[in-house]
Amino acid sequence: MFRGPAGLNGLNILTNEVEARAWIGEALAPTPEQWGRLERFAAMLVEENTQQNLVAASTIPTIWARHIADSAQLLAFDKDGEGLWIDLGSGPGLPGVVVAILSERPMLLVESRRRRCDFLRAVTAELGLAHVEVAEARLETLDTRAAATISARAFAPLDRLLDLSARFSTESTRWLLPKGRNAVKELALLPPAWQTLFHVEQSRTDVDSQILVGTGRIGSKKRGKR
Ligand SMILES: C[S@@+](CC[C@H](N)C(=O)[O-])C[C@H]1O[C@@H](n2cnc3c(N)ncnc32)[C@H](O)[C@@H]1O
Repeated sequence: MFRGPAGLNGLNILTNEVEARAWIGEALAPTPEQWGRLERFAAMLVEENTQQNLVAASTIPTIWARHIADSAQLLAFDKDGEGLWIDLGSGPGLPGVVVAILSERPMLLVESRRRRCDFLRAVTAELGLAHVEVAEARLETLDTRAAATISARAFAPLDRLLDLSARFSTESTRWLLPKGRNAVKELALLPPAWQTLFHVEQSRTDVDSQILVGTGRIGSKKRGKR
């Protein structure tokens, strides 16, 4: 069914809205209620994007491929996960809100900008996502909590992202970090003890993009220890 170009490991890339929706249906089998919430979230995002700059306007015509499926694909790397999922720099809820629609995982959306948090609160209220908490704060000021999963899309360079979020990680934390074209380069710049936690997965939505998937605790960089 999916005829897009082949990426890493021969994985076919989703190239249009029809394929993006079909892949979500096939891989994640949303219930009718979840489909409805995805549709409503997409509509709210399009509407709010006329009020504040949430996603590039050029990506709106392909919102299902570029944002909804791009976010949803992270769940496929954490199928059996449970416990707190923290989404760093969530912006309009990408990937956090999409994941929260498709799973029961308790979700903490960390976002420092008030208007974006207003949107996140409006979305979670409208969609009835009681398992989602919005933290309107800079990550640096947030109380430490153990995260079962940490995601971050377009949040910060990898080294800084890990520095800022290390204290939320445990030996079993799952890291899901879409990193675009620079995934391999950014990984190579990490201290060796951190590099070993990660491997590279092909993004379903962009032949040139990759996702860093990892498991484990990020320890002190200075001591070079895990
Ligand atoms: C480029 S946007 C990406 C948003 C979303 N993850 C996406 O992929 O569309 C980065 C977001 O991180 C937020 N942010 C940046 N630094 C932050 C920090 N230290 N703590 C919390 N949020 C932060 C910004 O306000 C912004 O909404």
